[in-house]
Amino acid sequence: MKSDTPVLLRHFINGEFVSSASTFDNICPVDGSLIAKVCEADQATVDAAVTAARKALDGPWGQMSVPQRAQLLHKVADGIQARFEEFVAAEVADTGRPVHQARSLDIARGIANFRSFADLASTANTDAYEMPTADGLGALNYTVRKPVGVVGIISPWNLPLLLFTWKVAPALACGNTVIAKPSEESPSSASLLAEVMRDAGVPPGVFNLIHGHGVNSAGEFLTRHAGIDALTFTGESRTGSAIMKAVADGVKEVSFELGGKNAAVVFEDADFDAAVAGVMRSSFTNSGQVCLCSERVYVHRSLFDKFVAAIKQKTEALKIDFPDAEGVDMGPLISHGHRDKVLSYYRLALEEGATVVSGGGVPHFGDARDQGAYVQPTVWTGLSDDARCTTEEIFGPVCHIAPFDDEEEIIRRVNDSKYGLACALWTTNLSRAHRVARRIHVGLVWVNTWYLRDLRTPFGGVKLSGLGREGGRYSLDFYSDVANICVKL
Ligand SMILES: NC(=O)c1ccc[n+]([C@@H]2O[C@H](COP(=O)([O-])OP(=O)(O)OC[C@H]3O[C@@H](n4cnc5c(N)ncnc54)[C@H](O)[C@@H]3O)[C@@H](O)[C@H]2O)c1
Ligand SMILES: N/C(=C\C=C\C=O)C(=O)O
Repeated sequence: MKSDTPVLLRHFINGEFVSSASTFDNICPVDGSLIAKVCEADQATVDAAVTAARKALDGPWGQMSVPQRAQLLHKVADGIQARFEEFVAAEVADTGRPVHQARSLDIARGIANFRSFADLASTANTDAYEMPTADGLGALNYTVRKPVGVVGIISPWNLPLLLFTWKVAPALACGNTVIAKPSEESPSSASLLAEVMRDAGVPPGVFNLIHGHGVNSAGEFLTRHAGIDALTFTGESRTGSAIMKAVADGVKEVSFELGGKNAAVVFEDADFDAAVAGVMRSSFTNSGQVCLCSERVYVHRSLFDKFVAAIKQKTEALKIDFPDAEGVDMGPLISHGHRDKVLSYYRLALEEGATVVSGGGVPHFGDARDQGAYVQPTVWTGLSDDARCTTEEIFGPVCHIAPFDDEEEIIRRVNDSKYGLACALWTTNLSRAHRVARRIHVGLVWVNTWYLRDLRTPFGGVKLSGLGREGGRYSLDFYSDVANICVKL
């Protein structure tokens, strides 16, 4: 989308928008146009943000009661609601996603995240234990939750506002102050959120926003900063590993939501049409740029040919279009750089012996979209379980479909991965569903659905997919320190 005079996206530190000397371009992945210039935080900028966050802990924020904080978070949610279409426009400009997705998922969840953690903080209980003592008078133990302190937040570009607020909301609900860095690929909605925070009356220094890249930029300056007390990160597994090293000397607590190579399993007794529709969603939603997407699809041999034919037909019917086009199913990838990565796997798949059932290249539109970062949704068969395309996270609109014969075999094959984030099982035999679900080594299993979310549940992965859990009281456990107080009666 053309922008005559690109805006300048600035940092938000101590309640003020501040610039920095260097900037980088924010490019629209629909047509390659310049959306904005974005300030790049240097070490001094990050220092200033950490100082402001530390100071705010000792100010009115630190004295605020839980109900007062919760009320403020609801005001932030109200503020996002009041500027809903601006947030939609910001998210769509940065990512090229369908407008209907930005409305129904991204911005809606930004509001829900603030509301759910405001309510959770207000209603969460703590523990108490009465204990007998030798003198017969007993003692009372009770736990209290205290803020961790200054929390560093680093988020990815694939669901920008959703994943940014999924960390900011509980961190603030627990009484912390934050320095939050969105991805360099998707800075716009976070910048709008800073305005909403200011207008809602969040005290200066409580929420600080810094823009920039990772290595040798804002991200790394933040993770290495002695002044943060904890670091929460969502992004690639290898980045998580680098961040773990960066915080190790300070023994800082980390929460990691990382990569995945998730499986969908269609058993012979599945509702066929539901499974086809579900696998289409879990393969191509958000152009496959969701950590929960199914890049590995396993179908019982008895259904395999029919299932592949059905997926082929539906994939070729997907409407790949501008974000605001009527009935659009899929937009571009986030950037030309990411498109190059996905296309390198499209080429690799051929070298590894894939049969291309559908897609495998770049669509030609004959309009501005040819300057965007579009790729064809792609379906493969014929690859081995140990091919790079069936073991490495591609993070694009692609899935590989393989046949299987029995339950024991498929449990072994699904678990044979260095990742362990999510899995979707399609079967009408619910005994089988419960039996298999608990044997899949992941953090999240969906049965006869995909990406259905209750925000009270634990969210996270095992192995290279992450450390810790977010959601409900699991977030409270990360964003607060629990102390036990024992009183002799
Ligand atoms: N498990 C989950 O909940 C979840 C959710 C969304 C995305 N993801 C994963 O995120 C990845 C896609 O997102 P991405 O490309 O933005 O990931 P990424 O790791 O490249 O970047 C994520 C964020 O980390 C920053 N960063 C990069 N290197 C850094 C470093 N050395 N130190 C500090 N900060 C650094 C980036 O600037 C960005 O803000 C995929 O692997 C996807 O699976 C996981
Ligand atoms: N954390 C969540 C989604 C993660 C999506 C990954 O791309 C959520 O829905 O809360």
